[in-house]
Amino acid sequence: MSKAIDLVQHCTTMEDVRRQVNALDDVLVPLLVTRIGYMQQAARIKGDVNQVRDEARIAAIVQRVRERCEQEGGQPDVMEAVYRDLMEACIAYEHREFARLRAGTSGLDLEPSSGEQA
Ligand SMILES: C=C(O[C@@H]1C=C(C(=O)O)C=C[C@H]1O)C(=O)O
Repeated sequence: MSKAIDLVQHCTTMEDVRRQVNALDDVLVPLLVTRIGYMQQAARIKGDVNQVRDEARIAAIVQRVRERCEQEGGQPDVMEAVYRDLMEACIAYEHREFARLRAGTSGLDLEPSSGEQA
């Protein structure tokens, strides 16, 4: 089975490098938008603010993405750093959503916000 690392094209100029990176970002950004969208769901479903940060889940994701990264010929330490930063941003967003969904009410107005399907 081919590995993701084998898809890296040989480049001779920085224009080549940046064209390839931009093309990958065009794929990555929509995927990240969808992943981050699930934080709204988590904020709605979790019953207590202390559940927003789940260290066991963070550790499981780190282990999982390190293994997947190795299978694809990548750099597990780099991938772990990317995912830890991504999850910190997701947790901060989830905290904002958790507060927004419960702001100024009895906690019963858990309405979807823009971008979230009801
Ligand atoms: C989405 C969750 O909330 C947080 C965000 C995570 C993520 O970005 O994947 C992982 C763990 C949680 O602290 C979750 O608990 O699964």
